[in-house]
Amino acid sequence: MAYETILTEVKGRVGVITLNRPKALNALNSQLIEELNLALDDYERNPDIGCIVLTGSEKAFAAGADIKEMSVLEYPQIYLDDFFAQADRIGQRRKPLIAAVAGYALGGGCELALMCDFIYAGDNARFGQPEINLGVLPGIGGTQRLTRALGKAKAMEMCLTGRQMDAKEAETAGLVAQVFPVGQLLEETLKAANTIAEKSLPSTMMTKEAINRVFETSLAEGVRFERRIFHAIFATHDQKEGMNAFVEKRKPDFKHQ
Ligand SMILES: CC(C)(O)CC(=O)SCCNC(=O)CCNC(=O)[C@H](O)C(C)(C)COP(=O)(O)OP(=O)(O)OC[C@H]1O[C@@H](n2cnc3c(N)ncnc32)[C@H](O)[C@@H]1OP(=O)(O)O
Repeated sequence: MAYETILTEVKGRVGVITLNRPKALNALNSQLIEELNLALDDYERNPDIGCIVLTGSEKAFAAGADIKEMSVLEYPQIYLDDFFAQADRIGQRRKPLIAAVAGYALGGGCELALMCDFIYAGDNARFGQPEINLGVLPGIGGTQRLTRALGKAKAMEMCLTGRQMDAKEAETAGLVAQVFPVGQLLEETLKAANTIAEKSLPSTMMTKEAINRVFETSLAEGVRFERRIFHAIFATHDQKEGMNAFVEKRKPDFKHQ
C-alpha cells in the first residue's frame, strides 16, 4: 500500500515504519496517524512479522501533533469527534513495537514514543512535553505514561515547565532503554528487533501483555493474570519445541504458533 506520510519496509521478520513529513519535522497530523494505524494493522496481520520498529529522521522523531491542524479546531467538534482517539490504537497492538528516537520527540512525538514497548535513543534525542507553552496540555497520554515512566517529580516538572530532557538524562531516568550514537541507532534497534522477532511470537506477545498489565492492576491481580497466560502458553507448539530443544541440546525451531 502506498502511504504519503510514512514509509514502510520489511527487513526479515521486522516491519519498519519511518515517519516521513520532513518539512514539518514529522508533526503528527490526522493523515499520519491514520496511515500509521493502517501500517501497524498490516504488520499485525502479517504472520511473517515478529517485531515492529517505529522511527523518524535524524532531526526529529516527531515534533509533536500538528499545531497548524489543531489551531483551527473548536471545542464542541473536537469533543464530538473524540479527536486523538485513533492515536490510542497505536499503543494497543499485540506485537512488540520499538521506538528508535533521534532528534526531537516533543509533545505528541514523546507520547508516540511512550506508546511503544521500549525506546532506543540516538545521542541527539530530546524529549519534552511543551504543550504548556501552547496553552494546552498533553492529549495523547503524556501526563499518564510519562508519569509512569519517570515518576511524579520529573513528569510534573517537564509538563509544567516544558523543559526538554536529553538522551543521557532520559536513559538515567528510565525513559529510554539504551542510547546509541545517532548514526548507529537504526542498526542497533534492528539488531534488538531481530532478536525479538526470532523468539516465539506467542511468547513475546504474551510477555508484552503481562508487563503492560502492571500499569492497570494490583500486584495480586497481575500475578494471577501472568499465571493464567503462563498456563495458556502450554497450548502452543512453540512451548513444546522450546523445552524439547533445551532437553535435546539443540536450537529451537519456532513456528510462532
Ligand atoms: C498531542 C498533544 C495534544 O499532546 C499536543 C502536541 O503535541 S502540541 C505540539 C508540541 N510540540 C511543540 O510545541 C514543538 C513545536 N516545534 C518547535 O518548537 C520547533 O519546530 C522545534 C524546536 C522542534 C525545531 O525548531 P527549528 O529547528 O527551528 O525548526 P522550525 O523552523 O521550527 O520547524 C521546521 C518546520 O516544521 C514545522 N513544525 C515543527 N513542529 C511542528 C508541529 N508540532 N506542528 C506543525 N508544524 C511543525 C514548522 O512550522 C516549520 O515549518 P514552516 O512553518 O517553516 O513551514
